[in-house]
Amino acid sequence: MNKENVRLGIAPIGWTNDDMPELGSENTFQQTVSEMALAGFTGCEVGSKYPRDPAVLKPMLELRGMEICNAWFSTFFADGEREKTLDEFINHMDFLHAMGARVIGCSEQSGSIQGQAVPVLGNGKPVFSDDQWQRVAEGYNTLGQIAEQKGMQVCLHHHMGTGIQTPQEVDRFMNLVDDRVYLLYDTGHLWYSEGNDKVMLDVLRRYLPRINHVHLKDVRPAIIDKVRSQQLSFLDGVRMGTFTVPGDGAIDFRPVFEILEQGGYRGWMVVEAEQDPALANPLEYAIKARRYLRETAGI
Ligand SMILES: O=C1C[C@@H](O)[C@H](O)[C@@H](O)C1=O
Ligand SMILES: [Co+2]
Repeated sequence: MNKENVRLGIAPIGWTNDDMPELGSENTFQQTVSEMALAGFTGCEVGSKYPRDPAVLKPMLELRGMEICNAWFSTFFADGEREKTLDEFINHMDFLHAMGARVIGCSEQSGSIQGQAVPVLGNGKPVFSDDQWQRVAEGYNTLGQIAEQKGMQVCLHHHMGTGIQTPQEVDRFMNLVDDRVYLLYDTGHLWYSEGNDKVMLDVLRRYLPRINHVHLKDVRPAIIDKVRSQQLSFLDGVRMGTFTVPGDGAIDFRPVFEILEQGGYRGWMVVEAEQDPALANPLEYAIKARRYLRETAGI
């Protein structure tokens, strides 16, 4: 891939998992960002241990040659929490803007089971009604407009256990929203949902011009099989090792990089591989991911 077009980041969730803060509770903010830089990354997303004051956070990142490229934001439009979501979004956007980020990755969390003790591969995930889809689309179109006024872009993170998980749900969402709303493409979540590289690549091809942020997550299918057969939750699976860094699991990332390159993708690619840091040392796995990107994507 062309190094001029792509920046490489990594998510702090490999050091401390904010969905299960006991995983990696021993890893401090400074250790986390130092190790990210040591592994060769120049950007990261935001974790709960990060100072939230840009005047404090910025210099600490600059010392390490790092910057913020995005931070997760939960929306609740289908549930009807429009005003609260918009208010919180503006604070979040202002923080990211002050940090120099230009992308705001959002996830529609109405009814989400991603943090609940519910089988993630069962029937418990939300399925939106027509009215809920309309509320989600209207909400995201509004977020897109607000972000645009600030010179920023909103994207939707499709996610296991949410109302926008499958390729069909991604299609429905993308067809309902206007072109100020983008897609955050996460390899691991699509593979997990569909169980193969093909569908994951089809979604990438279909929405390439509308993808403005990429999460690189690899998967361990043997663990996903256990999650299915033992009816485990999303977080049970994460603890057991559903995800790992690119190059360490089953996904062949070469076509992902080729499609992004041929489509002229410009933006961040963020290694995001939450697993138990006691089993997968975060620095070791960050270095492994960085090496794989150099060898496979030439970046
Ligand atoms: O982007 C993400 C943020 C996490 O909190 C989430 O659970 C993870 O799986 C993900 O893709
Ligand atoms: Co992700």
